[in-house]
Amino acid sequence: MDEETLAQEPIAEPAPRARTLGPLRMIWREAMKYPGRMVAACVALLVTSASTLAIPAGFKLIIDKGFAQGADVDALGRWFQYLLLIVVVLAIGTACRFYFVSWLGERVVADIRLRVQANLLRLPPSFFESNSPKEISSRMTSDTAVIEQVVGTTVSVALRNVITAVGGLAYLFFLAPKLTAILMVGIPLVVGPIVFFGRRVRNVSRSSQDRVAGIGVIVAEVLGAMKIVQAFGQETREMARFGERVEATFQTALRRISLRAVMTAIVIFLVFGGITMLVWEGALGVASGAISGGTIFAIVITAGLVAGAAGALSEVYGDLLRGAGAAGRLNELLREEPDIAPPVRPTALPVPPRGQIAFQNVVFRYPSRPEVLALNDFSLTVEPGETVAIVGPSGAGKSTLFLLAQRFYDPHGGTVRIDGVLLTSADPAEIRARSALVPQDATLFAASARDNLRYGNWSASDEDIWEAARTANAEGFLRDLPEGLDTFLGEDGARLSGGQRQRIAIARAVLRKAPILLLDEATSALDAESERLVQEALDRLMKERTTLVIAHRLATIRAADRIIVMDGGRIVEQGTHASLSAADGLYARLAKLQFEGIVA
Ligand SMILES: Nc1ncnc2c1ncn2[C@@H]1O[C@H](COP(=O)(O)OP(=O)(O)OP(=O)(O)O)[C@@H](O)[C@H]1O
Repeated sequence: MDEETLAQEPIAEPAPRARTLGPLRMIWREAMKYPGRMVAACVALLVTSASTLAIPAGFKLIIDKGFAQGADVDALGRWFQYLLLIVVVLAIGTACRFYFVSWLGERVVADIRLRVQANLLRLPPSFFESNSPKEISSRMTSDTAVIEQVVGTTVSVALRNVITAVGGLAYLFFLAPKLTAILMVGIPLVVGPIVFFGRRVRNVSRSSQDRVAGIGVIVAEVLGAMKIVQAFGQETREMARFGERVEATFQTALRRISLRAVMTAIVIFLVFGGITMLVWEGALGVASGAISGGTIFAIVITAGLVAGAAGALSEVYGDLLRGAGAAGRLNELLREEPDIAPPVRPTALPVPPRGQIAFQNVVFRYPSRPEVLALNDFSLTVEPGETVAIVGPSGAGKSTLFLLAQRFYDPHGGTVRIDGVLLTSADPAEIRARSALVPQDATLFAASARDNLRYGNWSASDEDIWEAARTANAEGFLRDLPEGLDTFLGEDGARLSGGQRQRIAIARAVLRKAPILLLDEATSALDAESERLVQEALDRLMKERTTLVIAHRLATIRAADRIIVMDGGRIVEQGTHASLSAADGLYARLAKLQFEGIVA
């Protein structure tokens, strides 16, 4: 056993340990889906362990029979061939074991990732309110990496070392029962301190890593705020603050170095001291003729193997618990059931669609904020082809209407119907196919312009896409993209302006060909030209569709058939721009604030 291996760094982001190994059952079930590979891995494991143990036996033969004057040269050749054969079997077996065990590890992780993602895609938005996407994505990467480690390494290490330890001890007893009895006491004395120091060193290395990360944080902060630091003349103070961190990191590193220095001495002393004692004891046996030289050699090698196995096994349990922790967290994601599920026998929505949407006495509270009535006895029927503009102060419940119309939540009281069908008795996928959403901020995926546009309708041809782009006033800038529809959009792919992104969202909605349009107008100000292009596109889009629009633009409000004014989850006023402005109520106040200067 070498101290380098003992002081290995831990996995980057260790998952919390579980208290029991129970959650590992899930990994077992996953791995058992590949029985052929499991058998192959186990056979390879047995073969390699057995051939490892056969090596000392081979040496024993060679030393006893071969390293003597006048040895039988033919027999010597056979023994060496036997030893070489073992080495070949060990080499091939090890390669097979590595291949099959790693294959299982990677496959199990791939399957778990696929299943988790498939389940996440079924879950409603409420789930992601209480479970941050960042946290979930770390489970998908670091937790699965831990599982990969468990299946691909830990379990194999465990089984291999159990076989080696048990087989090795049996062989030792067979060779020299008395000496083995002494070894049984001696091995823990050697392995125990090594394992203990190994853990200490590892803990210190971890805190040393943390400190290095701390240095990175300060550097990033100071470099990012360089102008402020210099403008306020804080260079000396920043240098002092940085200096403290660097020195603290050095001190931690020093502790690690000292511990490792001590540990190296202990390891060398214990391992070689142990071997020396063993050989000494053996030499006495050889002198008295009780034992052969080859036997001593075999005992030393086997004892080394057993000690190594014991050391490795002492590490395994912690790793398994960590794996169980990771499996438990992933299992939670796998078992999570959506609150909104399709009914067993969903009612089909009428075909062809009419596009009517009706809220009746709807009462709704968000599960995470049960004290607030987001919708309070809300009733509204939007007739096919009608455009209803919704206005109201922030928090009035406007966006909530959209979420309920798409059945992302079910109301606590009252009903929501599309074309007369209760949403709770219909399939959410069918409900969502009836509406096209234009959100405030167009989400662009890291994909081509083409795929971004046809996100809601993958069968759309390029012709359909260009037609939608024309309707959305997006043709011009799309044609100007360096590689046309193949241009990669997304984070930094092509820098699109706010207005262009909105027009992409509109084109996407056009391609969706849905009878109901849910439009959340962007509040961010666009320049006049952009505003005109977006407005034109929206006007075309709203035509012939039932439209529910959270309105921020006066033009949209004027074009609406009806305006409803919401406050505190209910409708407080209804009418047209003219009638509501004259009424001098909430609408008139909002209009004055929001559209001041434009209204006139
Ligand atoms: N995901 C959520 N979890 C808990 N409470 C929420 C959630 N979303 C909205 N709410 C609350 O529900 C009420 C209605 O919110 P909603 O988003 O529908 O208002 P809004 O009129 O669309 O506001 P804004 O114009 O600011 O978007 C508010 O009190 C809000 O704080």
